[in-house]
Amino acid sequence: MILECDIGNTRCKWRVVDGDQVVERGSFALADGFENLVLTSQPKRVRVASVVEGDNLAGFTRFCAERGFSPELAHSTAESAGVVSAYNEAAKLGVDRWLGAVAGYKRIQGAVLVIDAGTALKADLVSAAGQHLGGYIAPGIALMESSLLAGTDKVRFDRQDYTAGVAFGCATADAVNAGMLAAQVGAVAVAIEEAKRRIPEGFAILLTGGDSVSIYKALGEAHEIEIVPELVLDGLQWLLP
Ligand SMILES: Nc1ncnc2c1ncn2[C@@H]1O[C@H](COP(=O)(O)OP(=O)(O)OP(=O)(O)O)[C@@H](O)[C@H]1O
Ligand SMILES: CC(C)(CO)[C@@H](O)C(=O)NCCC(=O)O
Ligand SMILES: [K+]
Repeated sequence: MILECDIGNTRCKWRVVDGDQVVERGSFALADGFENLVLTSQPKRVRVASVVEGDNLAGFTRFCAERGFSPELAHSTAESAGVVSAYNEAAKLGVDRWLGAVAGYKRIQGAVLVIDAGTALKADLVSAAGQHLGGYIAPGIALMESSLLAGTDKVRFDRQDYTAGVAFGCATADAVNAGMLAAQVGAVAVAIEEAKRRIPEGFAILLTGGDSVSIYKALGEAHEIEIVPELVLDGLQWLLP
């Protein structure tokens, strides 16, 4: 059994796999600490994707030390499992993006646009031949929210579950929530247009990350999109076989 962790900038998503079976899974806010990762199974290996480092990984390091785990950390490389990085400095590409691109390409076995809507909104395009063609990094909903709060005096609001979608708001909270969602959906729509320009023959679109459902609903039915909640975790098997 293998414990797999996807440590993002705000949340940790984890699961324990036994072959292709998922034995258990969970997620928690990093701020709440790794004591929230309660295992009932007894994995022998630990595979990790982390976009945080240093002090922010101290809780994870302690978690592993207490259980005698020697975690294996995934890294972005120039080539993995048939996918070639677009970055000249391949190690600088966020490992979550690289795992998503590799897992997406393996899943589709063809051209794929991977959208990861987390703390940051990411897009990455891979051609049918496995060439990564680059992508986008933009603030996600949570970062838009904190920047609006930090940069204004009077934009005060409670975050909502986006049930109102992108309809114009008639009060601050409604206007902000719709506006933040519109910014995400707009970036995704432009990513799809840019991907069409690069790969006119077509490509699959995969959506992952904590805000994928809100974005999926607001995008409407113009695009055929598959939500794959654990795409980053799925990539670990290819980078750390
Ligand atoms: N149970 C939850 N608690 C908090 N946020 C949630 C929850 N479920 C979904 N979300 C949404 O998920 C977003 C975080 O997504 P995700 O976990 O993919 O981010 P992350 O991996 O920390 O970020 P990144 O990969 O960009 O560093 C939050 O902005 C929030 O809107
Ligand atoms: C963009 C984030 C923060 C999203 O998690 C991560 O992929 C990252 O730290 N990337 C490094 C910069 C880059 O990908 O070019
Ligand atoms: K992530």
